Amino acid sequence: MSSIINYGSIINYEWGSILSPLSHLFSMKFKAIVVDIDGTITCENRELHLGAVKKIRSLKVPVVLATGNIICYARTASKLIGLEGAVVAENGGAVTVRYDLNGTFEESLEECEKAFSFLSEHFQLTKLDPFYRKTEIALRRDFDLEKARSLLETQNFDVEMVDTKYAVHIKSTRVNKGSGLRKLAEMMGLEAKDFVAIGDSENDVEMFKAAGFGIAVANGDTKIKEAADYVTEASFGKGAVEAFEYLESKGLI
Ligand SMILES: O=C(O)COP(=O)(O)O
Ligand SMILES: [Mg+2]
Repeated sequence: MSSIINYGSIINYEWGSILSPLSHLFSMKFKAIVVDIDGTITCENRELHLGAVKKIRSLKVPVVLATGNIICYARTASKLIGLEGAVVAENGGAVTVRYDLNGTFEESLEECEKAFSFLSEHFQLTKLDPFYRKTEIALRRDFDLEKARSLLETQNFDVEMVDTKYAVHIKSTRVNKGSGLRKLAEMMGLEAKDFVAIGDSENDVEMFKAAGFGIAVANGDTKIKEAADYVTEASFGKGAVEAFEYLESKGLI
């Protein structure tokens, strides 16, 4: 009898030691979600994906938006989705935590303007929303990006160019969606690691690195898929719905 009990306890002990690292993973819960806008909760034609919106409204954890787009775009999207106004905009340059509070803006436009003037000597460039964009420069995607990147490397600007598939951004190397998420998380009394990040392109990579878990939608570019912990089978807004359902089914939120 006692040998059976002993045997059982050995098995339990062994299972316990085998399972403990895994059970730690399975019991891990994230406190919030940060989701990219364009290419992630939109349809292929860039309309807001209503299935993704409906799913976001049903979630039990706070959802914040992170975009390369301008702050008024992000806050309006947040309002219309039914969220609280916590957003990272301009690829981390602009952050707001609530509608009734002013945003914080990085002092990073000047360096971007210098790089823009330099690149304008070589390309015909068109700025997007320059009146509203306060911390970086977004350009229409109608010039040779690789050539522009190599030209920029010959100079000493602390800027880089990211392609979101909707615009090319000239942004400070200090600023990205990861730094923006850290700032926003602090304003919310959380840490960036408490967040799951969902996104579709290279401007989301730093946000994936800062967050606790990263999910790329199937239409994502190679860089974001490489940085992801999980890649959905579906694309665009349908992929975002799949990502939220995956998190729920695994007990991660
Ligand atoms: O404004 C863009 O370039 C795209 O923004 P996104 O980060 O929401 O995909
Ligand atoms: Mg995107």
